[in-house]
Amino acid sequence: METFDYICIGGGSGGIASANRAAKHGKKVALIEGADIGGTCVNVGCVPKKAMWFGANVAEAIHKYGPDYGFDVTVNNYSWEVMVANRQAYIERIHASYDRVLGANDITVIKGFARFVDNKTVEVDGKQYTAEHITIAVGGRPRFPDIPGAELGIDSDGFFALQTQPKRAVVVGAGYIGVELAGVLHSLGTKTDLVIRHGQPLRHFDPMIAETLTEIIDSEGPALHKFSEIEKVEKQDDDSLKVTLSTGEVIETDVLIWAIGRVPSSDKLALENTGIDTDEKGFIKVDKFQNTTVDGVYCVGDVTGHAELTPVAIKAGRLLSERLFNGQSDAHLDYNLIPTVVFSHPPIGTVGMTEPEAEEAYGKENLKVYTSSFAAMYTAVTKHRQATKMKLICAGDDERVVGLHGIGMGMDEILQGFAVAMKMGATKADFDSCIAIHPTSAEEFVTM
Ligand SMILES: Cc1cc2nc3c(=O)[nH]c(=O)nc-3n(C[C@H](O)[C@H](O)[C@H](O)COP(=O)(O)OP(=O)(O)OC[C@H]3O[C@@H](n4cnc5c(N)ncnc54)[C@H](O)[C@@H]3O)c2cc1C
Ligand SMILES: NC(=O)c1ccc[n+]([C@@H]2O[C@H](COP(=O)([O-])OP(=O)(O)OC[C@H]3O[C@@H](n4cnc5c(N)ncnc54)[C@H](O)[C@@H]3O)[C@@H](O)[C@H]2O)c1
Repeated sequence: METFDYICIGGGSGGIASANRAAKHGKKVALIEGADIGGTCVNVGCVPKKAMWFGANVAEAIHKYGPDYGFDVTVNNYSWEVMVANRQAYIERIHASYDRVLGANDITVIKGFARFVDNKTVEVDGKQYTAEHITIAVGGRPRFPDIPGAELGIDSDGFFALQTQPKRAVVVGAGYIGVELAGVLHSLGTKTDLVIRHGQPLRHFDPMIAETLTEIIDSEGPALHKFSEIEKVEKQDDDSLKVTLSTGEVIETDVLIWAIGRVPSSDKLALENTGIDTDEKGFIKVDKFQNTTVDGVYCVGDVTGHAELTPVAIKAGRLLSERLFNGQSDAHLDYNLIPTVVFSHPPIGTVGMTEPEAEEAYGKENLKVYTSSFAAMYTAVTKHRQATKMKLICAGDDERVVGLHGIGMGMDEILQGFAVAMKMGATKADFDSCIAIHPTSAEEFVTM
C-alpha cells in the first residue's frame, strides 16, 4: 500500500485546485482521475460551452446585426468541424498546462477510478493507497429520464461529442444547460426546439430575468414549448427521431438533448465500506468546513450539491488545503453572494437574493427595488432591437444592496465587479456615488 499525506479523488475543478494547494505547502499528494484531467468544466462544461457561445455570437454579428452596420457579407460556408477542431485543440492546451503544473508540484497522478476499501484506504485497479487526509471531488454526470426511448437522446457530454452540426435539435430542460445549449444551436442555424415543463425557463431566477428571457426567446427563438413534457421518443427509418410531447405535439428531429439536471457521482465510490453519509439523492453530506461524517475525509464541488459552479469547487478545495496544511484553522468557503452567469442569448448575471427571496427575508416594506429597462445600444441601431433589464434590490434604512440581477448584452462581464462591491456591503448610496462609464450598459447600475 502506497502512503501519501493527501489524496484527492477526482481531477476536476475542485480536486486539482486542492491538490495543487496542498503540494505548495510541501505535502506529498496523489490525484486520482478516471477520465480526462480537468473534469467536467474543461472537457464537457464551461470551456467547450463558452467557446461555442462565442461562435454563436460571431454568427449573430454576421447574420443578424452586421447588415444594419453596413456589412454586405456573403458567407460561403459554416464549418462546425473547424470550430470543434479548434475548440478541442484549445482544450488539449489546457490539459498540457494542467500536466505541467501538477508535474512542477510533484503530484502523483493516478489514472483510474477510485473506490473506498475503508475510511482510510482507496483502491484503483487493484492497488491500494492511503493518506491521513482524503478529499472526494468526483463531481456529477447528466441525468436521463425514465420514459420510452430516452436512450435515443444524448446529454450535454453527447452534445460536445457531435462532429457535425445537426440540422434540427430538440433540447429538454429549463435550467442553465438547456437554455445555453438551445441558444447556441439556434444562433448557429440549427432549427431548435426548447421543451420545458413550466411556463418559463430559469423560473427560480428573479422573476424579471425569467420573464424577460421568455419574451426574448418567444420573439427571437428558439421555438419554446411551454408546459410540455416528453412522453416518448421513437427512431424513424431515416434515423431521425420522432418526439411526442405531453401536449400531443410531435416534433421530428436529428438530435434530442436531455438537459434535465445532473446526479452526483458518489455511487461508484463504494461508500458502503465507509461511514460517509449521503443525502437521499446521493450528495455527500458536509459541514461548513467540507468535513464529511468521517474524520480525515472531506468533500468539495458538485458532489456536495452546493452551488454547482467551477469557481465554487476551486475555492472550496483551496480553502480546505489552507485549513489542513497551512494552519488556517477557520478557513472555509462563504456560500453567500456567489455571482453566477447564464450564457444565454443575451446573457444573464445574478448575485444575491431574488425579489421573492428578499421579501421573505426582510419583509416587502423594508425593501426598495430599482429597475432599468432599455434597448442594448449594440442592437438599438439595428432592426433587431433587444431588451436589457436590470434590477437592484436594497434592504433596510441604509439600502444595502442584497440582490443584483441583469439580462442583456455584456451582463456576463459586468457582474464580477458589482459582486465585489456587494461582498464589501455596498449600499445604494455607494452605487450612486460612483461615476458612470458612458455609454455602457453597466452604467445603469449606478444611475438608477
Ligand atoms: C454543460 C455544462 C456547462 C457548464 N458551464 C459552467 C460555467 O459556464 N461556469 C461554471 O462555473 N460552471 C459551469 N458548469 C459546472 C462546472 O462544470 C462544475 O461545477 C465543476 O466542473 C465541478 O467541479 P468538481 O471538481 O466538483 O467536479 P468535476 O469537474 O465534474 O470533476 C470530477 C472529476 O472526478 C472524476 N471522477 C469521478 N469519479 C471518480 C472516481 N471514482 N475516481 C477517480 N475520478 C473520478 C471525473 O472523471 C471528473 O473528471 C457547467 C457544467 C456543465 C455540465
Ligand atoms: N453558466 C454556468 O455557470 C453553468 C452552465 C451550465 C451548468 N451549470 C451548473 O450545472 C448545474 C446543472 O445544470 P442543469 O441545467 O443540468 O441543471 P438545472 O438544475 O439548472 O436544470 C435542470 C432543469 O431540468 C428540469 N427538469 C427536471 N426533470 C425534468 C424532466 N423529467 N423533464 C423535463 N425537464 C426536467 C428542471 O425543472 C430544471 O429546469 C447547474 O445547476 C449549474 O450550477 C452552470
